[in-house]
Amino acid sequence: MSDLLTHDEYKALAEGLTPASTSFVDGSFRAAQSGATFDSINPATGKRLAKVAACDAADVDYAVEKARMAFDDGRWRCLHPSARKDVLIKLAKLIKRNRHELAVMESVDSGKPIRDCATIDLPETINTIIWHAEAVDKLYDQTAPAGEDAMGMIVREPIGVVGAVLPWNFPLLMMAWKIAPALAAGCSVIVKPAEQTSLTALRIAELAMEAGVPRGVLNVITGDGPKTGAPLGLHPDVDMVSFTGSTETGRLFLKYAAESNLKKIVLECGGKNPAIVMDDAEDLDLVAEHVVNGAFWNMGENCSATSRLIVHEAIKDDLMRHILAHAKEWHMGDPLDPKNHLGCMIDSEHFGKVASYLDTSENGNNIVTLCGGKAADGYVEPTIFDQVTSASRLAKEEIFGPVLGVMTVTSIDEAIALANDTDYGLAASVYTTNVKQAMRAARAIRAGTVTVNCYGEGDATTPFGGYKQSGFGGRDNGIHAHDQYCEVKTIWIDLTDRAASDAVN
Ligand SMILES: NC(=O)C1=CN([C@@H]2O[C@H](COP(=O)(O)OP(=O)(O)OC[C@H]3O[C@@H](n4cnc5c(N)ncnc54)[C@H](O)[C@@H]3O)[C@@H](O)[C@H]2O)C=CC1
Ligand code: BAL
Repeated sequence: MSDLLTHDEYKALAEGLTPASTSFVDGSFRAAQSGATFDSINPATGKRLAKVAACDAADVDYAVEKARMAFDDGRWRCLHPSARKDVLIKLAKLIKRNRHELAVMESVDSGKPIRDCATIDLPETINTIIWHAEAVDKLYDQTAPAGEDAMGMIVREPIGVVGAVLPWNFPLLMMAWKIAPALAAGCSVIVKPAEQTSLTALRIAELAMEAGVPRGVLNVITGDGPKTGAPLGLHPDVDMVSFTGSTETGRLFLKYAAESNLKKIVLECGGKNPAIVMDDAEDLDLVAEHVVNGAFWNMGENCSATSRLIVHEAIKDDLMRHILAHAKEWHMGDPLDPKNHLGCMIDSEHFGKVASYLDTSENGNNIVTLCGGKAADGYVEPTIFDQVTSASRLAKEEIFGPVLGVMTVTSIDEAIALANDTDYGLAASVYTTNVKQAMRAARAIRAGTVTVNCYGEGDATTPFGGYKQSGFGGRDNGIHAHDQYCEVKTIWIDLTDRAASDAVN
């Protein structure tokens, strides 16, 4: 049964929103110490949703102090894992109970279509929290191979105070990807949402308190990158930062760690993801549907968006006919109207960046626009360019908009070489009915996720992250994510029977 409400119901919910707008630290909402604020804008209407606290280094210091206190006194990390599980399951239930409000808040804050917020972002956020909660009381540590006279234990311990620096494209879901494993492991967390999308993070922190997460364990500090994100990255008492965003900013976090306390850094950065369709692929209509979804879902504001179609020349015309038919089904407009598949770009700066890729004079001489190609008032038409060459910026740069570039090949080796001809390595898909060819491609493509005859990122059970400049230091999701919020400790115990060995001597 669909969980969608009507357009009018969503509009009424949006009118009634009263979002929190200050940081949330140690269980309380707090204005920035400087009193500074910035506007949170609904990108679809240009209207201000809230004046949000612009936190700076003083606010970061306060949040870290409180998070450290909560970690050190053990109010969360020393609970039995099943007790942490119960609280996190309660949080998931509260999110579910408040899902319509959260979906609307997410949509108006980001321009994302409500149909995705309600049917993908919210359910996936809830699933992620439940999955990590359910996992945590089923994990065993290890003992090392040892003789009778010693025991070696290899135990996981929560890493400590974690900074979670979030992007604006999936504000709720990326928050869940970070906080669910970190909280399940027993860490204290300071979330720094993207400045464009602070509102749902603050609501989740409030619901977490209601669920029983002790104060100081989940904190949210709002503000921009340089004033709020940088002091968090540079703070000597933060043990780890888990970041999702641009490769450029990810690089800065490695620098912050080197300049401060060598905190652990996990980065999930950009992508330039290929879909390879070979001449033996079956059901080209279904393949076309996947390619269109992969390219245009979330307006292409997705690190794993399909942005390069690498197609065998023998089936290209047929596939493109199906692709163009599916592309027509993607309606663009008011994000709160559940009929619409595409909302608007996150802000005017990003709109300008994406629109610049539609300028065909910039993209090489032979480029052909197969559909779309126009941008106005914050909205970018779903666009497909043919005859893209590997030297073109369309083939090289992460666009983060609904723009797909098509390249033609005559063999799987050529396709694999093109797929790997990028600084990124996040996701890829391969469509072929030849198992050997599929497996060879899946192994040869240097990407964190390769899907065969399907597309997507997987779910809470499987690790997600990138090779090359798409990632660093770890993975979101799956039990790998839990492990990365833990230190591994070795404990040796001497079991020698001294009395017996003295007697022998
Ligand atoms: N991998 C992904 O999922 C994402 C990739 N991007 C890519 O990045 C491009 C630019 O988008 P932005 O919003 O500017 O991404 P960004 O990487 O600058 O922002 C992500 C987070 O980092 C923080 N941040 C920014 N500058 C910082 C600094 N100097 N120190 C510490 N923290 C800082 C931001 O406040 C935000 O919370 C997009 O066009 C897209 O290509 C953007 C968002 C998500
Ligand atoms: N697709 C989820 C990860 C991201 O785009 O940020």
